[in-house]
Amino acid sequence: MKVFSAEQLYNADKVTIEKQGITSEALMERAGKQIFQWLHKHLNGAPVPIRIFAGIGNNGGDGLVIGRLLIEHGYDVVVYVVNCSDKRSDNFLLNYNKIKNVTKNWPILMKSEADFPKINDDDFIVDAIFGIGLNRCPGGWVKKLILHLNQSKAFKLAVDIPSGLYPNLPIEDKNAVLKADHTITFQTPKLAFFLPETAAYVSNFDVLEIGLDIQFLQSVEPLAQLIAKPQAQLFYKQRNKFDHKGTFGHVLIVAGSYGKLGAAVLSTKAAFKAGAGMVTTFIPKCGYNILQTTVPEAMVITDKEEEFISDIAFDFKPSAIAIGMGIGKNTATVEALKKVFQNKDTPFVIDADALNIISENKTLLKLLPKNSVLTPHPGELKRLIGTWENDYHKLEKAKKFSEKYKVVLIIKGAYTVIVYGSKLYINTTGNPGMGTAGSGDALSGIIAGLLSQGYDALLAAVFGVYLHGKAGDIAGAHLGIDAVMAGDIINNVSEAYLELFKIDEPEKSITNTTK
Ligand SMILES: NC(=O)C1=CN([C@@H]2O[C@H](COP(=O)(O)OP(=O)(O)OC[C@H]3O[C@@H](n4cnc5c(N)ncnc54)[C@H](O)[C@@H]3O)[C@@H](O)[C@H]2O)[C@H](O)CC1
Ligand SMILES: [K+]
Repeated sequence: MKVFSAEQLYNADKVTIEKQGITSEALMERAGKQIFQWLHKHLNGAPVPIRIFAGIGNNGGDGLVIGRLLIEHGYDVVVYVVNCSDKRSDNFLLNYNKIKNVTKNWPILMKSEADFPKINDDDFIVDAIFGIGLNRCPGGWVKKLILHLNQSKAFKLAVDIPSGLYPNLPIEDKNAVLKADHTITFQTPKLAFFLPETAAYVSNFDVLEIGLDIQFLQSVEPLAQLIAKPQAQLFYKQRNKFDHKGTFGHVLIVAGSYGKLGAAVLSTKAAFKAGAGMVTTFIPKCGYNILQTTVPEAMVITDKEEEFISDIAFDFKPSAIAIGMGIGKNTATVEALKKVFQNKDTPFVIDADALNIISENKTLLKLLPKNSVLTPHPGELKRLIGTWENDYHKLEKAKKFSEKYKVVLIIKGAYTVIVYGSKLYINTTGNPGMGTAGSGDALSGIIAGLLSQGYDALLAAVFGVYLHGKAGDIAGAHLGIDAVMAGDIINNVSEAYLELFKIDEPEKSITNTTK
């Protein structure tokens, strides 16, 4: 599934109307009807008081369609028109007239705070005040109305997008955004649904296809591509009967320092679980017994130093190198890093302290092998690309960084974003249980394991993040997300692979909450 901007959706709207020979009113009817059907399925005729707040644009028009259909089906509905301006859209007006045919209770016109109704906890609110046409931050009594609705415990369903939220721009005033319990969005989720500062207003969401022209949508460059099971299935490289361990490559993991050998153990195991043919782990001397006993499948090379890495010497050609997990920032380690980057032809995963070393020695940026995969957590990212004003600014800075240094940048988060030049890929697997020590070491190992099997840098990053998140979801489902440890994620990579080709259950809403 792709994520489009408001502008692209308006264009799709136009093309659809032309190509399908329908009116924009018919398209609105289609959209409103779909939401009605969703509501009817969930409410099943329940006598719950439904209050629809409709703005004066087409989002309000959708609200009026929903109101009309609910009234026709016997629901207890009150429609309020949030009359913030007299510039009503044509389709709003058409549906404003139509609703009068099905009820004697005409929509209530709201013009100030004095018109606010009392909201009871068991009311059901439909938010159709503003959609993707929001062009300024809601102020005055409309902002107060949003606050009034937010203060109530009534269930709030947002039509297309919570009112006050821009689909692909930052929030200006947090108090002027409706906090929806559920959002039903048309055709494609909006970028705001996935970014930490804005996703909280969206809670759970469903996407309803309203039949916008597919050819047009395929012809434009989306803001982002969502990565879910259908995409991941396409990434998977089938193994052949005559493949052998040499086919799946030989990973070099460079990790660990005194007290942080666990990072090396976890990355090594994860590289194997992702399918690497062989793994050699380069560690300081003190970790030798630890590695050989915890991961007997791995080969081990030790540094001449006891407690840290000073010179990464190896006598084979790795098919991928993952470096940085728990290595610390010793000056000798900085020099070792510079030297290892001379292996320009080898795909790299660069993580943790290797990223911190680069941030503190920016000259190292020039030495980064092209197409390296960088896996910073938010703190490491800030040190690497500098601070940002909001999530959108962060994405722009990340794109510039990726373009300049020709690397794949993984921005870890609830929805991990993979940045490759100007392209964004948003992962949909994973859960808050994965915020646990060693989870990042597991990810680096998985990506290195994929690189070693011949997945290119972007594919290894995107597929690796998907598998890591899926393994975390499976672990969470078995153990409870609070109890998930990095080892559990690694142990479930196999199940994540198996799940790729299991028949799907019916689609569930995407959720931004963990309840
Ligand atoms: N292609 C589709 O996806 C379809 C979308 N539909 C629905 O249409 C809305 C977008 O409608 P639009 O009329 O363009 O904009 P809005 O309804 O979001 O409201 C804009 C309206 O309000 C004014 N306005 C904007 N910001 C403010 C503000 N802060 N304060 C006061 N007034 C404001 C603005 O000037 C406009 O007059 C989309 O979200 C869907 O719900 C179709 O129904 C189906 C096809
Ligand atoms: K809305």
